[in-house]
Amino acid sequence: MNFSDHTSIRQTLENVLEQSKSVAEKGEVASYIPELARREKDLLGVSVCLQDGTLLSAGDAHLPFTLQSISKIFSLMVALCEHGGDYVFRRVGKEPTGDPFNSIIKLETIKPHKPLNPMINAGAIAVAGMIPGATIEARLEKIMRLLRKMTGNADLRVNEKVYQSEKQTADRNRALAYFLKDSGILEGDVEETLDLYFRHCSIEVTTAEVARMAAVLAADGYDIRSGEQLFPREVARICKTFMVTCGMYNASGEFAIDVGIPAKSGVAGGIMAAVPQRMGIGVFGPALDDKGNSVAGVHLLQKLSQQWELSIF
Ligand SMILES: NC(=O)CC[C@H](N)C(=O)O
Repeated sequence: MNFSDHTSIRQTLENVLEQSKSVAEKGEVASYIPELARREKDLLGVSVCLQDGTLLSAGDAHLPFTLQSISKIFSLMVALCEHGGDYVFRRVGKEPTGDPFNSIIKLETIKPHKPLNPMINAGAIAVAGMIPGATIEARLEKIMRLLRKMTGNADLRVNEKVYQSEKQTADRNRALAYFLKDSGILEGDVEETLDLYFRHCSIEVTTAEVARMAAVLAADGYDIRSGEQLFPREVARICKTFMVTCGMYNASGEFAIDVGIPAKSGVAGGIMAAVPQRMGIGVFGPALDDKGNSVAGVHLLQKLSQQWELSIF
C-alpha cells in the first residue's frame, strides 16, 4: 500500500465502511447510561491520521460521541507522568481479567484487593484517585490539557448530559469505588474521584480527533503537528501494551488475533487504534457486541488490518 496516495486510502476507507455498515444490525446501543441509548444504531465513521499528520475520513466521522473507556488511557498517562510506574502499579495491576469491564468479582477474591488492570472500571477509578489537584476541575484540567494538545482542539469539552446521566445511574461504579476505599487503594473523597471519572468518560470527540490522539500514541508521544514530545516514550509503550492485553475488555485476545492493533474501545461506540510508527485510527459505531465493543467498528478494523497488513504480530 502506498500511503502517499490519498485518493486510494479514501477509497479503501469508503469500501471497508460499506462492507461493515450492515454488521451494526447484530449489536445494541448501550442503554445502562440512558443518554447513550438515544443514539441511532447504524451510524459508522472512520478517520485515519498518517504519521505526516494527514487526516482522511469516511462516513459519520463528523459526529461527536463521548470517549467513555477510551479516556482510561489518558487518565493513566497523567497518573504515570505525575507519579511514575512504581507508585501507579502498587495500586493497580498489569494483568488482563477475562471478565466484563464493570465486573466486581475479582476485586474481592484476589489478594491484595487491587484492581487487575487500569482498563477495567475498578482500575480506572483507582487511577482517577491518583490524579492530583485541589479541586475536581483542576484534576480534570490535567487530562483536558493533554487531550487538547493531542487533538489540536482547544475547545474540547465534557458532554454535560452524558456526564449527568452516568452520574445518576452509576451504582455499580459507586460500589467498586467504595470497595476500593475500604481496601485502602482509593484515598480521599470517593464521590469526588467518581465525579472526575464520570467527567473524563464524558469528554466529547469525533473520529478525526481520536485518530489524531492515536497517531501521537503510534509515534511514541511525538506530535508531528506541533513538533512536541507530549509525553515520554515509556508512557506510550505502557499504554500501547495495555491496549493489546486489555483494551477491548474480555475480547482482547480475539481482537489481537483478528485485528492485531493496539486499541481501546468505549461504550459510546468509539475505538482508538494505534498502529505503531504508521498511523492512528478512530472509529465510531454505537451498536455494541455482548462484550461492549462497537460491532461494526471491530469489523471495519479487521477489514482495514487485512487490506493494509496492519497487524503488529
Ligand atoms: N466500557 C466503558 O466504556 C465504560 C465506561 C463507562 N463510563 C462506565 O463506567 O461504565
